[in-house]
Amino acid sequence: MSNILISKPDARLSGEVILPGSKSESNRALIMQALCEERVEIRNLSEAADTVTLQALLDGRDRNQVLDVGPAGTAMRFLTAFCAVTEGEWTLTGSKRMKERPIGILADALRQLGADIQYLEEEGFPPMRIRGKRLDKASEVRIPGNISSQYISALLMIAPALPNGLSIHLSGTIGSRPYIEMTLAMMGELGIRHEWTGNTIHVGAQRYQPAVLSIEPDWSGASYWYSMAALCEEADLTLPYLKQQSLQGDREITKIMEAFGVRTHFSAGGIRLSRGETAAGAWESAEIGTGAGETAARGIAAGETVARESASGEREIDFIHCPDLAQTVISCCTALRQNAVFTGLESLKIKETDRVEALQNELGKFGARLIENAEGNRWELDTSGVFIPEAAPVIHTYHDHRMAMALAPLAIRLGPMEIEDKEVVVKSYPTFWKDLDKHGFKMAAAQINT
Ligand SMILES: O=C(O)C1=C[C@@H](OP(=O)(O)O)[C@@H](O)[C@H](O)C1
Ligand SMILES: C=C(OP(=O)(O)O)C(=O)O
Repeated sequence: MSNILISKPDARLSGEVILPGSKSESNRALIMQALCEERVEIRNLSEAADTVTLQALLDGRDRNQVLDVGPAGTAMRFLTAFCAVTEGEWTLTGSKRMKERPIGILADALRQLGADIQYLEEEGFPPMRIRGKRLDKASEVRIPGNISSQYISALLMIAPALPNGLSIHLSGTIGSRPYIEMTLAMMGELGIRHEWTGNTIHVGAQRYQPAVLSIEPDWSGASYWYSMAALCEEADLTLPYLKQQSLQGDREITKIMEAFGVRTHFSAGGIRLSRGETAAGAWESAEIGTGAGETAARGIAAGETVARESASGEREIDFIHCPDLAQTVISCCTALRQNAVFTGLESLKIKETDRVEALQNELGKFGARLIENAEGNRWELDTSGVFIPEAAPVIHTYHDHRMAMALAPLAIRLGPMEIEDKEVVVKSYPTFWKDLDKHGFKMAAAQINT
């Protein structure tokens, strides 16, 4: 494990950033490609390690019965459903953390359909032994919508392959909804129809049709550049190929960051984001496209507002439908000394690490406090004590790519810092440090090896 010491001598950013393809879209594309009997071509597949792992496991599935997904949550959840309907006997396992990330809800739903799944260590958690078979015991399942949408996406993708199709009844609040919509939209690109009425999604038995799936760049990856722009005096960045009509809910970053002075201009070739003196020019010279306000109004969160100002003037941001933006935005608020209130962070506790606790620890090194209420459903960020540390603090990353990438932009305002385990970013954005280097960050290897 190697650490990296980063700093940013000036508060300006300009140029072009080529983002990796969306990890979420890529992992869906790979599963659907494997489920389609004819050829599905995938363009701009992500180089994210989670995607590389999933692709290697799917390609080698005739030879390897032990499928080790490492830290890839979507790969684990999607493969659980995929293996349950694919002939063979599989052992599905992953990293130490993966063995702590619950899978019981998905496994129970699959068992109701007739799947043969056994836990090899702890009940409800990987590793599992799965004997793939025809699932014809039932064609309906009930599943909570507020734990992880990945369970729902996993079931949806295999639904057309079930002899009687599948009706999924979602109970409780539905979280991460854009990811479910992304799954259905991509299935639609391969000819699969569905009906979503109230809390029930129905997919009839159908065959995936051959087509070309083009993967958009990763909006979660773009969020780090939004944060950097918000922290700079002046920024003018081009991020090619990002689309206004994206399948990714994390495009809500355009709206959240508008409040921090970052403007988004969409054009046919991608987006330009700007702040400071350049912002007005970029905005007014817009030839095609509209401002982020309009984008957000059409947002995937179906009219729900992610960010608003309360009557008392407090900024409130709800991450229920864009949980992967939480670390970026909360860290950015810290460096801007912007107090705020957050909701929708519940699912963060079962991701790569307990992300709420990780933020509390690491933002605490700059004097910020993220305070959870007694009910565990509302968090207040108090930035009144935020300071620039005298010596570069060591930022722990907890095997979580987003801790490294969300904290790195803070070097712009809060001075040099040492980020632990720089390789962690490969999970979704392998070229992250190279891109920072190209954009004026100074980086040195820190001499700590653990
Ligand atoms: O389906 C997906 O691609 C994802 C869904 C989200 O997880 P939850 O549904 O567990 O919130 C998100 O956090 C994750 O990074 C990717
Ligand atoms: C939660 C994430 O990924 P996963 O659940 O696929 O491990 C993420 O990339 O932020």
